[in-house]
Amino acid sequence: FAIAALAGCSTSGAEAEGTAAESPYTLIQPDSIRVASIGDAKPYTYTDASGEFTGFDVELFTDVAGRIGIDDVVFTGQDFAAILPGVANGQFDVGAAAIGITAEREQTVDFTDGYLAGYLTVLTPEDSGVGSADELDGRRLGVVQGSLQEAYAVKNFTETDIVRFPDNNTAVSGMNSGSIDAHFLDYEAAKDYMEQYGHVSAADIPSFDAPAGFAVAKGNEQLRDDLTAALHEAMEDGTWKELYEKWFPGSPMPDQYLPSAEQSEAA
Ligand SMILES: NC(=O)CC[C@H](NC[C@@]1(O)OC[C@@H](O)[C@@H](O)[C@@H]1O)C(=O)O
Repeated sequence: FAIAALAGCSTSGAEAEGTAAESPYTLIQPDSIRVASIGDAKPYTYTDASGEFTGFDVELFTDVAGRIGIDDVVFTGQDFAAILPGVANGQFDVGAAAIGITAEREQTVDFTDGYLAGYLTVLTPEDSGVGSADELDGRRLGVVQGSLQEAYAVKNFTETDIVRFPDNNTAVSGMNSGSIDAHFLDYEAAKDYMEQYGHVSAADIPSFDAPAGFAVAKGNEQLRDDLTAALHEAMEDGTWKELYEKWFPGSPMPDQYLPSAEQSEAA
């Protein structure tokens, strides 16, 4: 019986259609996109109570992937420092986690156009005595390994002990237990911890020259270009604005990602 069954088996039409040859993109699995992200950068990217990934970057990427015909998007949490290497070595198709586009990072991966420009924030307990970036001298400052905050702190806070963490949660729990005096992270994520613990901002440093982009492996130009085109569609039809207002209510809205009709002439 077994031999007859084997003889009868054949590749179903659907499987044949799903071969890599069909997809214009070099994906790990045709018709699905595997995304490396981080679980604790709320409201950019984070895992909610049911363990599902959600947030501004997650919903924007999922929308953009849908526009290029891929509805199966699988997010996996990584330490931030592992994201770009994971994309470069083909472990993931895309990196999405408020990742600022820099020339240095473009040596490792390619990026879509930017989709979010904002601030880097020094988060600190209200009674820490760190009232501004100048008062970081001699203090201990947390950064997420591999982040722009790490690079900025190394360059600018030369009298500060810089302590590297794999992610925001370990840094903030370190700060709450007094092992560091402040943590240096993205503005909207800082706001979330302020609401949770009553911490304050000692400094908000603009990072408009490194807007966040979606990272793809070098050589995957078609995927990168099509994601960029879909991103601009999402900006032009107001999807970007709707998601921004949903996830960053009350925050100043960068002008350059709005529908062109709504952009101020000055831009
Ligand atoms: N998820 C993270 O920890 C990312 C930290 C950090 N994000 C910086 C940034 O991309 O955040 C979103 C916007 O504010 C960008 O202007 C900013 O450069 C980085 O790219 O290194």
